[in-house]
Amino acid sequence: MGSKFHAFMYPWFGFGHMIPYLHLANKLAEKGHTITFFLPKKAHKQLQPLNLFPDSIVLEPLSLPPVDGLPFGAETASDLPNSTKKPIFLAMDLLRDQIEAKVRALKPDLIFFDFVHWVPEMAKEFGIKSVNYQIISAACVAMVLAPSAELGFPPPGYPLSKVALRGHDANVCSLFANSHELFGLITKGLKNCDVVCIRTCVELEGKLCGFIERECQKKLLLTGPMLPEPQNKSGKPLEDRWNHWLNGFEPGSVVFCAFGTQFFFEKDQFQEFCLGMELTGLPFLIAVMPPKGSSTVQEALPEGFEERVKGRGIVWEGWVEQPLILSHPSVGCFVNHCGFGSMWESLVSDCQIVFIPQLADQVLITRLLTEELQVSVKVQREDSGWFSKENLRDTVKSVMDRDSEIGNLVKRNHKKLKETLVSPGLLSGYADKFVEALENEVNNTKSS
Ligand SMILES: O=c1ccn([C@@H]2O[C@H](COP(=O)(O)OP(=O)(O)O[C@H]3O[C@H](CO)[C@@H](O)[C@H](O)[C@H]3O)[C@@H](O)[C@H]2O)c(=O)[nH]1
Repeated sequence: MGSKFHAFMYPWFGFGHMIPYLHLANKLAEKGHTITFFLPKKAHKQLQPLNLFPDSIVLEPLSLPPVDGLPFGAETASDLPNSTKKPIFLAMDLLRDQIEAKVRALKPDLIFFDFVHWVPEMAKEFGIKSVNYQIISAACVAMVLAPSAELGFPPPGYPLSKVALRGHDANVCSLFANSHELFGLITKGLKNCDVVCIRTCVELEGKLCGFIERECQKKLLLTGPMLPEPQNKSGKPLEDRWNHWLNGFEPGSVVFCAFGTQFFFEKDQFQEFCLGMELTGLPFLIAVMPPKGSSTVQEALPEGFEERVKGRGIVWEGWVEQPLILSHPSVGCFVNHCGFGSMWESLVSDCQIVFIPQLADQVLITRLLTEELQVSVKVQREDSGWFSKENLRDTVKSVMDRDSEIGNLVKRNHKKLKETLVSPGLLSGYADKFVEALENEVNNTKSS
């Protein structure tokens, strides 16, 4: 066992990033290490309940400086439309002086980051280790690193032939199609840092991890999925409101739908989605942010929809405890965007999985799960990127109908993969090995 270290964490200000970073902070704290966790002020309230070691993990709220394009009060990726997250990058860059002052004052041993490219340079100046912790899939990190990634083909050397961006993906893949800048930032961080780690495991993405190691020319550490321990989840039970409502349905009959914390539907696609869920005839709970141009979910619902689905369908605007909802026995299907957090949460659940990926990393990991591993299905889109209510209905029913061939196939494959992932010691083994490797890294630095 190595000596105790103090780590800083400065993740991208999106909940899908801050949440797994906080789960990792809990793992480190469990082993006696201390963490200073930088986050935007308004995320504090939401993340605080996930901090299981408040004596060891200090949540340090930061105020974002004003930058062009950052609306008043916007502090996280959830506050900005899909295509314009850039002001958050600019604001996080401008916090460098504040972070440096903290480094000077507190002298941490390590600093974890994902998108903020200057962290390795700053860490070197102060003689501390920079740890690039990517919480997106290895499938995506590998694609970012691969030279000459082109639409339609896996790049040269990329280990999986079915995991490529194809056809209409160009329309939904804002990350690949429009944000080469983000690619550049991630690559810079990966190449310049001291330690590269990813929130994945070889059981899911082994081949891709080997590829990344070769491209980065660095040893790659894996943390595993970094999910909260099943026995304590977020430390509290499912809200009465949802427990009570879900208890009113048969086991495995409810479809839960959620699309993470960064994505906003176009209004017409949102309405088509609601109508598709209505067409399934199944009970459903949709937790979603208001679509573009609407200030509430309520005002964007299709006409007469609420009346028609009363008693069996709810569209909810606001935060729900997703992992707890997924483990309720009445929930039998999870329709989601395949954000990497939701993907892990769906894999360790017993739900049938339906993906409607929206961003490039989500498209890639959907291909791995749907085409290579066949543990899930995906809603087909038209060339324009549009998906119809009929397609949504048919896809959901294809996994919910008892005698569906594809439904049974993905159920069997998912069950097998879940058994591997939750097998005794697998997840804790990843976390333990990871922490040990970091302890060695810090000890080597101290003794050199
Ligand atoms: O009402 C809510 C909404 C979200 N969550 C949680 O928030 C996290 C959301 O993470 P994720 O599923 O990864 O979605 P995003 O927030 O959309 O994820 C961003 O970050 C991901 C990496 O985790 C990327 O894969 C995605 O492309 C990017 O959009 C998950 O743990 C959810 O359980 C809740 O608990 N309740």
